[in-house]
Amino acid sequence: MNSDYNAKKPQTTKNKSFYQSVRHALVGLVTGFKEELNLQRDLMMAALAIILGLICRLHYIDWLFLILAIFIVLLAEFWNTVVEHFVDLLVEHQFNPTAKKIKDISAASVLLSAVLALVIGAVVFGHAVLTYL
Ligand SMILES: Nc1ncnc2c1ncn2[C@@H]1O[C@H](COP(=O)(O)OP(=O)(O)OP(=O)(O)O)[C@@H](O)[C@H]1O
Repeated sequence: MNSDYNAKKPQTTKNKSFYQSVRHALVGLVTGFKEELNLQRDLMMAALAIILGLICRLHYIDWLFLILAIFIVLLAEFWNTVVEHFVDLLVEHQFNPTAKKIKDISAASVLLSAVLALVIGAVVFGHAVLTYL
């Protein structure tokens, strides 16, 4: 899938079909998980939470909150990656105070999503443990 970035005739026009749009989105998904350590770490944490959820036999409402938290963290991380690449494209790794501000604020959105996931995890698994006792 990565070969898309080195294709002989690179596409710079709009996607012409739904299939093409989905294929490029999947290339982005694979590239993100392949190249971003933070996304790999998030995926591992998500897998851990899902395994723990299966062990605790969570209620379906708890599953909804857990899956929502996982997707919010992944979305924030994907967008943070987009922002980082976009800023690097613009300033070409030269120090720039506005670039710093943009990247730091973007990283703050990931931090906020992680705090939300921690709170949701604590409530969901805390409730499961209390019910078991
Ligand atoms: N061009 C730049 N100008 C000024 N500061 C920068 C620039 N590039 C990066 N920084 C600073 O370095 C930090 C880390 O940079 P960057 O976000 O590219 O790396 P990262 O390790 O991928 O970050 P993260 O851990 O959030 O994924 C930024 O939050 C910002 O404070």
